[in-house]
This record gives sequence, C-alpha cells and structure tokens, in this order.
Amino acid sequence: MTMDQNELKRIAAVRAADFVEDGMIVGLGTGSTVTYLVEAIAKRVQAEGLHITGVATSKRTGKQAKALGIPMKGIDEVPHVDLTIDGADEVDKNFQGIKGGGAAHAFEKIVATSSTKNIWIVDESKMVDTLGQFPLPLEVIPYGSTKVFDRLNNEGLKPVFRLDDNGDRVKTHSDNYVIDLHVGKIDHPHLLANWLISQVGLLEHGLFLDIVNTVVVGTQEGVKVLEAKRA
Ligand SMILES: O=C(CO)[C@H](O)[C@H](O)COP(=O)(O)O
Repeated sequence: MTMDQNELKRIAAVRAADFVEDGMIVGLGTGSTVTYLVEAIAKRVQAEGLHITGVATSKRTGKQAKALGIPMKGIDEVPHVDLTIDGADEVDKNFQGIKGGGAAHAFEKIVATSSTKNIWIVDESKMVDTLGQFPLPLEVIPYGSTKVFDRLNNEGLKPVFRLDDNGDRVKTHSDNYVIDLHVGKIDHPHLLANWLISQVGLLEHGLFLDIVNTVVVGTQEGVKVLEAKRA
C-alpha cells in the first residue's frame, strides 16, 4: 500500500522520537512533521515516565508540547540543548538543508546551534541532489527592507516578499518580514550563506549548513536513518 506524504512524515517522526533519552533537554522544531514528533515524544513521556525538558522553536510547537504534558522552558532558561529534532524543506546529499517554510528559521537556527546533536525528520520528497528548488527563506527587519529587497534583486536572486492568505506580508515571531529567494540550483551554498549573512538588515537565512549528522527519512520502503560521513 502506498503511503501519502503525511504518513511518510509521521513514520520518520515516530522513529526519531526514539533518539530522546531520559534527562535530556530537547529542542523541538516547527512544522507538520514536528507535530507528529511532539505527539510521539509526549506518548513516551507518559508511557515511560521520561523526564525531559522541551525547548520550542515557535509558539505553535510550544503550545502543542505543553498541552500534551511535555515540560517546557525557553532557550535562555536552559544551559544547553542536548538534542534538537526538526523538519526541513530540502536536504541535499551532503546533509545541507533549506529551512524556513514555516517562517521559523531564525529561532530554529538559534536552537539548532545551541544543541549538541541535531536530527532532521523528512519524507523522501525532501531529499535532493542540489539545494534550491525550494525557495530560500530570509528573515528581514522591516526598517529598510525595500533596500535589502533591491540589493537581492540586483544580485539576480529573485526575491519575493512572502504574503499570507489575505495578501499581507508574513511576519515572524520577531515581527520581521520573510523574503523568499527563487534562486534555482544552489551550487555553492556556503558562498551564498556568507554573502547573505553579511547584508545589513537581513537577520537570518534558511540555509542550514553543517548542522545535522543524522537525517531520518520516511520512504515507501520504510524509515531510513542516514548518517553523515563528515566528522
Ligand atoms: O523549517 C521549517 C519551519 O520554519 C519546517 O521544518 C519546514 O518547513 C518543514 O515543514 P513540514 O514538516 O511542515 O514539511
């Protein structure tokens, strides 16, 4: 029987919940795949009496985790994060990724870079040879955002302000705008990431480079746990 994309996300998330150990401080990402993860971790907390502390990367995740009985703290209330599990929009063969489809990439990157280990949970459609088919999200401070937009446009990066269903600009939890870059194939992600982060007014980009060593993929053949070769 063929599994749909949501089922593939769910089986990856359930498998990844097994990586959580008693006593851990666990970063919880954002998105539909993470919704399944939070459910699976909450079940383990209930069934096994696991003592963990969750750190959410968005209000939505925090609300769900709290409602399901996972004790939660803010990122600045914990000394470190042991393990963060998050979704991704694209993952390439070198385990580099694009995130930010849910506009939470700045908070997600803060938690990820505070975490000893990071795992991504994806369905197989997210695995690509080269990043860039998924538009690259940026978080941009509103003041001067048209100037940032023009600079991106002049560089040929095809920026588009992200709009919500009402046609209003999407705002992040920090009240910033999201600009998506329709760059196409990103052959040199580190070069692009370095250029982007040096642009004044651009708070964070959705290139997550050299962050994860483990990707848990839901496939039609079952769950695959992929480990990066890099140190
Ligand atoms: O980066 C993200 C949010 O900012 C998400 O992890 C990413 O968009 C994947 O979402 P989903 O699990 O719903 O496919």
